[in-house]
Amino acid sequence: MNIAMIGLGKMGGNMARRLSRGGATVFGFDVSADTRSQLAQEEANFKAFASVPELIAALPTPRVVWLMLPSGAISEAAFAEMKTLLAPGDLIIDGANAMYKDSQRHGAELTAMGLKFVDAGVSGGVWGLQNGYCLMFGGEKDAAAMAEPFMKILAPGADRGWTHTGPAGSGHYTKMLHNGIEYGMMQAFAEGFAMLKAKEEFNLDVAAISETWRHSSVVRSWLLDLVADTLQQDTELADLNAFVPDSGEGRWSVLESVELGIPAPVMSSALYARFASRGNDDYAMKLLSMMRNAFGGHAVSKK
Ligand SMILES: O=C(CO)[C@H](O)[C@H](O)COP(=O)(O)O
Repeated sequence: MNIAMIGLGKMGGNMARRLSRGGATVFGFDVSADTRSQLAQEEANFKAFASVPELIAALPTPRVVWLMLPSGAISEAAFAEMKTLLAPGDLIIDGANAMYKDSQRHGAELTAMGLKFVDAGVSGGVWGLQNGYCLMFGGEKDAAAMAEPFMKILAPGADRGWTHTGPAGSGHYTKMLHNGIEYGMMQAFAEGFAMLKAKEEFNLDVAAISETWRHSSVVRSWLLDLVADTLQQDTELADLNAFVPDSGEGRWSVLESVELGIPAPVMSSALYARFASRGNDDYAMKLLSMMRNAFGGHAVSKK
């Protein structure tokens, strides 16, 4: 079983490790020569290549190529290169957190060329190597069947933690909403623990509470496990800035809710909380403060 892994970062690198430990021969490329050679030293079934054309020339046909790159321009460039290097019957799996409409487009373009395409949503983060990855993938039946043996190695078990969701685009659509749900759950934990911590009257031990909730509580979950681990180390979080980036899937979930006309107040307020964390509501809040002052003479806090 042979597979190419293009992009050996936090996700792609560990997926290459899990695939090679699971019996696949992994042909790997990353822009970082150090990353490539480290993997080649660590993994017996991993072959490193200094360029994508060299890798594709060495990969037995029909080829299976997994792209694990940032979505957007970098992934688009990789698709363009693959179109020049691959032959009919070869399969591209895109594991990026890509916009599902881009994946529908890729599916149509590649199918027209006789290539196969699978869009794979991958969850599991840095723990995936150890615990397996949760996989939701779209694509035509023959493409999905070609991808399946590799999904079974990557998943937590051959019979669980993966599903073929439907046609091209449906894997990334499913992953988008998985991450939209993730935003809401994270925001709820963050708000709840902020209020527990703020109640000076009770001087609550948030680390102990998070640990307690892990056992049989209705809100027990992996995210809560991560909260408990964090608070065990440090309840104050004084070294951190209250600044939370986002990579796209939360925004796309909210845009989709507008397109569908399905209210998604939890996902949207979780997304807006991240925007606010970057100071993006500062101007609005200053203007609001001035209006309050103008109509009621209320005090304005000045720098
Ligand atoms: O896919 C993931 C987990 O399932 C990513 O870790 C997650 O998408 C990070 O997204 P964001 O930067 O928007 O918080």
